[in-house]
Amino acid sequence: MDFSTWLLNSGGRVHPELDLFYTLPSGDRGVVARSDISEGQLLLLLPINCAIYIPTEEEFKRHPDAFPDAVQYLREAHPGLSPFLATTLVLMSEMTRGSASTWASYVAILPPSCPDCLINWSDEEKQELAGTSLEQFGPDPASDVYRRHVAPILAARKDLWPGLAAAEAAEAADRGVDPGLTAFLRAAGLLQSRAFHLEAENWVSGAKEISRLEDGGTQVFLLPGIDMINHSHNPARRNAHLERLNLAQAATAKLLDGAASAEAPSLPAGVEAVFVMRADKPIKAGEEVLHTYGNLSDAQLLQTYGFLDSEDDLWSETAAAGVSSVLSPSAKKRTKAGGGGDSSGGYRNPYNAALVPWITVEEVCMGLLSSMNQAPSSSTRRAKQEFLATAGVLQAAAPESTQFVLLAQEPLPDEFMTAVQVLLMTADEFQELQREFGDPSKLPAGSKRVGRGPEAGGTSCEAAAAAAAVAATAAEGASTAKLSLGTALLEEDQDFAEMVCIASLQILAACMERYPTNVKDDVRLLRSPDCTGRQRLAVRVRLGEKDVIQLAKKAVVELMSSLRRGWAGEGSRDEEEKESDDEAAAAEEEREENVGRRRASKRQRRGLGAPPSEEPDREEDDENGSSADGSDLEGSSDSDDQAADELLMGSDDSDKVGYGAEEYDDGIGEVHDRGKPHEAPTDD
Ligand SMILES: C[S@@+](CC[C@H](N)C(=O)[O-])C[C@H]1O[C@@H](n2cnc3c(N)ncnc32)[C@H](O)[C@@H]1O
Repeated sequence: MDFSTWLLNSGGRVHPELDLFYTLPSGDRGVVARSDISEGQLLLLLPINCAIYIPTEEEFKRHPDAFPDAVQYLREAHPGLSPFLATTLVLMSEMTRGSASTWASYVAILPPSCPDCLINWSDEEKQELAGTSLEQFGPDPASDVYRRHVAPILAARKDLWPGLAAAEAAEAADRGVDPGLTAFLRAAGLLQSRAFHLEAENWVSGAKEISRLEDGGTQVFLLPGIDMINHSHNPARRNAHLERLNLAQAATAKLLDGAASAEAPSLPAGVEAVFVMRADKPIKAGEEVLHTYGNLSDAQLLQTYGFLDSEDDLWSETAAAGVSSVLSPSAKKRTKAGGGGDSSGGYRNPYNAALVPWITVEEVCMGLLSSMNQAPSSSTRRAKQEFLATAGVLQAAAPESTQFVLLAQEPLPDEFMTAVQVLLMTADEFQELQREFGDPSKLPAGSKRVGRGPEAGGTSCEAAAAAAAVAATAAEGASTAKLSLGTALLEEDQDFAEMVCIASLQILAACMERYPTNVKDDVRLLRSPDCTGRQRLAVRVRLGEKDVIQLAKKAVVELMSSLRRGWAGEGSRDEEEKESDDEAAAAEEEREENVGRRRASKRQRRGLGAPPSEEPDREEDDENGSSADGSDLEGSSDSDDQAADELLMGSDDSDKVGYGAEEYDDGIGEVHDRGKPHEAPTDD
């Protein structure tokens, strides 16, 4: 039975003017309209019984016979499996049942694999990803997962994966290939690149496993037909969205009208929900139906789906949509001149991210303190790490494995700046901070705690405490609270601010060094016609990460400049106040003296000696971008940075490139757990 007939017979519906398997000029398949389709029209309707997924416990209890045997077995015998792995095994089961499978018509239209998914990259190809967040350590994670988790399950119930035994007998012996592994890699790649609402299960790159079946973790759905629709990063090109509706909702939306006709048989008994893809806007004849897989970085797109957004699209379409952020100044010039679709780069994915390991942050800060003869004791180091973990800045389970996530849209995250500040605090200041905050994990989620402000004559830590907000973690109702020091401490203490900025730049420089190529090399490669295929994908990923690091460097320099402007402004404001109000002037003088005394004593505690002479030095610093101790606070003066600027940097109006997340529309979701410290890899 062909796919469309199977879908119809199972209660599904496809718009009659849609070609689900159109061959695009790229050679890939996509869904294309044969004639005009108006806004709001139903494109595809898929009853949930057509989906391949692991039901929740309640769903399973209500309809135990509605699911394949593999589902029942995995739920009962392997509740510790993650939803991703369990669903992969169910897909494998259907793939190995041949024509006996309910999904045989679906299996027949699946591609042989996800061609550029990392699973299919050779070790040599993966070398190109060295230094990136996709770098893989140790044994190949996919075959490792197979060996440890999958092979024993397949061996225990050969009847649930019937084709494998035959394949083993037929070909394995002489070729030395394990058909189970081959089938697993294919199923995992397909699930990864086609499933919906699949949150990060980075076993491919060795990161965390997020949930287990028994915990009722995130459900993973393979939605036949709906999974033929390709992704577009460009909101202007997207024209469809997906919803999951219960039957009452679907009936209210008149989506089930005619479902009992001869062409569209009624839904099978027991079906409680449908997945519905509708047109968001009018779709013209010949136009491709597109939606979004989520707001994903280049690394996430490559890891999960094996592709990156088309460079041509980013050049011509964003320009057409008036979005300039992804175009470099040079690209903009070319676009204005009618250049457009040159594929030499010049893009920025606004969701790109770069990882900064806690270990690097700590090492650099300790190095800086040591160079000032201020190296803290090992007990203070330990205490700071523990404190940051309790305060939600480092991950609780394995603080030392934390990776801070810098985003193109937020290159200096709070957690990172808070960690640097805590590490560079003197022991006294740290103790004061601890006292002020007590045990942050005990604070109720969502609360904000504000301490005494600097105007109350507090010390620098009190100033920090005044500004420190204890922000709830993203998840509503989460019980952990997060410490965020903000910039209050930096605003009050110039020397400390300079230390923090210098350390931050050194950390970012260390992160740049982990890539075997520099920005110039990458730019040169991208401009070369020989850089194609997987190498090009890898170069784009690493250049995208470096771009984020450059943005972070610029943000540090901007922070320092704005702090300096603040300090300079403070002085002139004080002058005016003095003129207009003698009493205020006296008070101000006293405050200045206090601040001066505190700064002097802090300088001594920091081992910095006498303060630098005021204005002349500062002006000089501003001009040449160097800090008082000679460190480079511009952070972007080298030629690599210039090359990156040329190719990568545009004005940062990237908020105009939003992807509008939709429910059931976010593909693999948060691979980087953005905005939060990266969880440690787990081993089972
Ligand atoms: C859910 S499937 C979409 C259907 C797929 N094109 C097919 O022929 O079966 C996702 C895969 O389609 C391809 N794809 C989707 N959107 C793409 C895009 N914007 N550019 C390039 N490839 C894309 C990638 O290979 C991705 O792994």
